[in-house]
Amino acid sequence: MKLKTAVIQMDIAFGKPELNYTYVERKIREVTSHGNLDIIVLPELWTTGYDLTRLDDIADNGAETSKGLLSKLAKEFRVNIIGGSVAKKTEKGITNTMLVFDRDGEVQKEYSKAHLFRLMDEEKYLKEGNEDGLFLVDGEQCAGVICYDIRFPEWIRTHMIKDTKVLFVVAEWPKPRIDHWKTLLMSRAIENQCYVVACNRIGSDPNNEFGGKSMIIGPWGEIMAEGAEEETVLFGELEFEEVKKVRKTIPIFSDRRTELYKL
Ligand SMILES: O=C(O)CCC(=O)C(=O)O
Repeated sequence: MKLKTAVIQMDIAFGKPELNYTYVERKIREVTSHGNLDIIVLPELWTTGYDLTRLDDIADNGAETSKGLLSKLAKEFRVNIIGGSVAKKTEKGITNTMLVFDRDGEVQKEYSKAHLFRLMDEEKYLKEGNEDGLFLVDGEQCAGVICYDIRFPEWIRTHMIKDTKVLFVVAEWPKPRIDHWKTLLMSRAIENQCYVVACNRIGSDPNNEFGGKSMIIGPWGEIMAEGAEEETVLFGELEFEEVKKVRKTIPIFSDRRTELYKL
């Protein structure tokens, strides 16, 4: 089974959810018009950007508005949507939450960023998540994490030991550390022998410039598609059989010596 995937690398209007909703809807209509797509991926915090000090006003209550839009589009185009993440207002605080939809427009997963990024003050405004990012796409095991989460290989591995075939990463990764982004994504793909489908934003906000370079990486570590620093859509086909082949050639999962690993 091959899943045709589109990664929407976009700019985000700072603190202006309405503009971002309109843009994302237009973009999804545009990419789906190119032919049959199986998966669409959006970046981190695409409704608000990093306008953290105004989140009380602009975060999405229960993520309901974002869910309504993405569910409608997933159903209309019969496509799975890894809906980046949005600032979700809950009774306990605001979370940075990934929304995943299946082809019927049903929510398959809500994953809240587990590792908050202090360098960008996330811990002052957001509540961290405590649940895993595992979900199924068309019946296959996948996982999703958010930005800074990729610096924690043990967190990613926790997901990968479940025979997970694809790691989706959504991000607003700043340009000054874009080399780390690329190296970390490549490493996560090679060490876990999985596809890595990573969506970063471009553009800037009052505090940061973002680096783009969204990527689709194969389970052998090969770069299948890579964005530049401009608005673009990356396309790639994910083939689960490839993951099985690589894992058979170098069987790292069964060669692990967990009795030696003291974490
Ligand atoms: O780890 C990094 O360098 C970037 C992380 C980040 O920007 C984030 O998690 O929002």
